[in-house]
Amino acid sequence: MSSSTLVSLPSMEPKDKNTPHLFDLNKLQREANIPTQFMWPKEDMVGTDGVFNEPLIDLEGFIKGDEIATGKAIELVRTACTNHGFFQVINHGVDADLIQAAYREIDAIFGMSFDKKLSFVQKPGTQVGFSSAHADRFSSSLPWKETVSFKHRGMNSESDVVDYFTSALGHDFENAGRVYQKYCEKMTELSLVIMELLALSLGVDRSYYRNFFEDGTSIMRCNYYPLCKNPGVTFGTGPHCDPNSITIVHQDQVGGLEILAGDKWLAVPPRQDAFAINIGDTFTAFSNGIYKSCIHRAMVNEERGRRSLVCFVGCKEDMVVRPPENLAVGSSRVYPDFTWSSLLDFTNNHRRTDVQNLENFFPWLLSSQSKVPA
Ligand SMILES: C=C1C[C@]23C[C@H]1CC[C@H]2[C@]1(C)CCC[C@@](C)(C(=O)O)[C@H]1[C@@H]3C(=O)O
Ligand SMILES: O=C(O)CCC(=O)C(=O)O
Ligand SMILES: [Fe+2]
Repeated sequence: MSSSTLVSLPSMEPKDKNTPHLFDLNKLQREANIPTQFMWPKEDMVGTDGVFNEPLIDLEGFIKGDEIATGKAIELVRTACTNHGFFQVINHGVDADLIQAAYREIDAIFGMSFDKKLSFVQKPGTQVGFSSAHADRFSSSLPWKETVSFKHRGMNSESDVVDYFTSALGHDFENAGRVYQKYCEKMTELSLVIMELLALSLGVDRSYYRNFFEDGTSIMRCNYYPLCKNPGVTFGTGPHCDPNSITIVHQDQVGGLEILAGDKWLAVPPRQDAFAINIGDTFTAFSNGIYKSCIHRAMVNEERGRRSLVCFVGCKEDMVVRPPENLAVGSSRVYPDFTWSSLLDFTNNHRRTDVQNLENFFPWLLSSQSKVPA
């Protein structure tokens, strides 16, 4: 990777409480020039080098227990995760109608008036609600996007998403809540399948990782990237690694997701039948550094708005993240023990997520632990 692909973002910037930063992107998208707060440093605006065209991983045979299909899936996953941390799955068991319903609800949500969106705005330090460009948290290099995020607490949560939608957005959005409840449940099921595949690909007991995720907490996010008249100066989401374990992304037909493979930025062509899977920082630690946390970004589009459905799969918040013994023989641990809740606290409250989360997190963790009285 050339040094220009690495972005060095400022840490959390305290906002000037008197300055309103309420960007209504639906209005701004009609203007010829975007506000300077959205402009990223020139050295970060590295162009696209090619197209991601690695084989899709067909999960059908693996789910059914077919040995040959399993062997093939394991090989593909191992190669992808050791090289760049990204792969795509098809025949994943998530109904196409459910995915389409989720997009219909995205349209309804982002089609609301700006005032209505602000009525359930994401509060600092929380991971739920509406955010416009995260402008309440950061003051420069803003992403050209609106997001709505909510939490889902794994297998045993009956109606957490429906409850969130009805309480935050009102009863008109009960159906949206039901659609996303189902969608999140499917994401949990799929994440458990992928955890088994990741375990087998690392030569680890099949259920080792799964156990951390059965009642883990995931953050589900609906992204809307309005069209942007200055696509060469900003990002929908700038280059970063996801801090959680794995991320399951569905992008609409517009396209814009790109991953860094070696030193090349590769565009991932949208496929309605596929989910894109990113390895995140926590899984890198779970694999003792063997699997790469995927560096990726989302581009904006000059002609069309873009939508994506992103499930940031997290393990149980207070379980200690530790690789299995056979991946860390003797004293060869690459990272110290930590919990997902401490990494979440770090990314939410101490340093903006970028491509170097773990490098920045561990010194912070160790210094904060040394401050705790014995
Ligand atoms: C814990 C999280 C922080 C972010 C949302 C989840 C997982 C990924 C993070 C993020 C998407 C990485 C890119 C930058 C970010 C600020 C964003 O553009 O949304 C990040 C999220 C966040 O801090 O809200
Ligand atoms: O919109 C996308 O395709 C990806 C967004 C992303 O990487 C993120 O929200 O973390
Ligand atoms: Fe991401």
